[in-house]
Amino acid sequence: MSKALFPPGFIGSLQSEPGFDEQSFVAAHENEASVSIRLNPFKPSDIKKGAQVPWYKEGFHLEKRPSFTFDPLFHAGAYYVQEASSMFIGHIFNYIKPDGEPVKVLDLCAAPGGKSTLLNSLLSNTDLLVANEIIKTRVPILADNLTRWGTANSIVTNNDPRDFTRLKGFFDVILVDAPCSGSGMFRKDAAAMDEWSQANVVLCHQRQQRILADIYPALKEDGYLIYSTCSYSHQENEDVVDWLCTEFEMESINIPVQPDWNITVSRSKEKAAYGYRFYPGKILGEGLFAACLKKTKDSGELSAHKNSGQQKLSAKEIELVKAYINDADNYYYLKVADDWLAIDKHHHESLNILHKHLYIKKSGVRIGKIAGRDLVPDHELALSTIINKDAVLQTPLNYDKAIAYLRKDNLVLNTTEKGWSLMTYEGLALGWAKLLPNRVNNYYPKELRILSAQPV
Ligand SMILES: C[S@@+](CC[C@H](N)C(=O)[O-])C[C@H]1O[C@@H](n2cnc3c(N)ncnc32)[C@H](O)[C@@H]1O
Repeated sequence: MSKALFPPGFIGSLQSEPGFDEQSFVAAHENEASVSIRLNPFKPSDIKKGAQVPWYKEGFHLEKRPSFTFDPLFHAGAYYVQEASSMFIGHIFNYIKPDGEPVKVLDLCAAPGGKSTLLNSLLSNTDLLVANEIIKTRVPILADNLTRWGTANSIVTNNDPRDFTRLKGFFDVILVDAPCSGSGMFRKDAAAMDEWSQANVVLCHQRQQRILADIYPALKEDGYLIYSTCSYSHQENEDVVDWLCTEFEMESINIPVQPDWNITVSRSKEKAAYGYRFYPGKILGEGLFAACLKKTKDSGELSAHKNSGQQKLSAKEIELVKAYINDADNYYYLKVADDWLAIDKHHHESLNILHKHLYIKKSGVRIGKIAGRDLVPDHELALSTIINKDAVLQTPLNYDKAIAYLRKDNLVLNTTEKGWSLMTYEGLALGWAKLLPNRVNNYYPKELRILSAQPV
């Protein structure tokens, strides 16, 4: 892309930004965005990977963009396609996460779920991730990506940041990956260029302040706020961090970075708060700004909550459901409408509290419905890391059969088994099918099926 193709005033606006180098930046925009993936630590596989992302050990660059749609391992949740700069949020989290103590983490602006699956990878079962998305139509993709990731310690909500204000001091870590003017995504999304203007930068700055002011009370004293944008404009970055340090009880955290990573470390004008800038041309990845702050004063306590009481659940049904779960006693089971869900038992109380204030769209893993004496298993159970694989049939598929399954085509399988079976590819589950005496019913969810033609 030549300099002239950037939005009017854009390159000029960057001249005074810390670490900006016009020549390497413009040259980098003549190439396509780099491609990288981040592996799911809970679903090991034999994926071919390229060079490691310097700041995140599970991140790998790929030489060219394969067709992810036609890779069954992608649908199985073995990896997430994420540009490399974003993985720096994982580096920050690794640095601030207290050793051993369970943490509650909120990803406030979460869809489609890149940073939620990143944070989830760094959590253990006793830690909780709440992934929130304000826009209703963007919630399903967030939920689907967390379903693919497979863990039973996350909750998806669909709320405005102001709805979290009442959850005083609830979270140990909050990530605000804020909506922004999007200049860091110009290589990935040409439409972002048409929308860029200095006036929009100002509007974004104001919206970012609103979001942060709304969410601030929900952070615990000594808790951490990670703030990020994919904009290069200081108004959306260092100025926002300065405002946070001025208006709120927050102090900047210096995150260690290696000089050869080529990340630009910036300091804000008023408070010299640390910021981390990623410029294509200097690093292999897209544009990103990130900062980390610690809250130094309490905002008051969450008012005491009466426990909403245990649901009356049939012991017989619980036993049936538990048979499908590994280490079944580690989970709390609940029934929502006719669906059975399992969430790590440490999060039972949190779930009750969140339920009072937020619209919960997904909690833990949906196991399925009970029909008579059988379980009709849910797709979430198939993709989960908590399923007891010994309790179910498994049908390994070769590549062509796996693609046919993911297309929701009729499958012809050479098997005499009968009943619900996991369809697997290279050891990882893709979903369910029901094996009948003379046919196979393909239960891959219709809304997830592959619709496009296979590239030749
Ligand atoms: C940069 S994107 C998030 C990307 C995501 N964190 C990831 O890594 O996949 C910003 C998100 O903020 C949401 N958003 C837009 N306006 C918002 C608002 N006023 N408050 C909170 N979130 C908002 C958008 O819908 C979008 O999903």
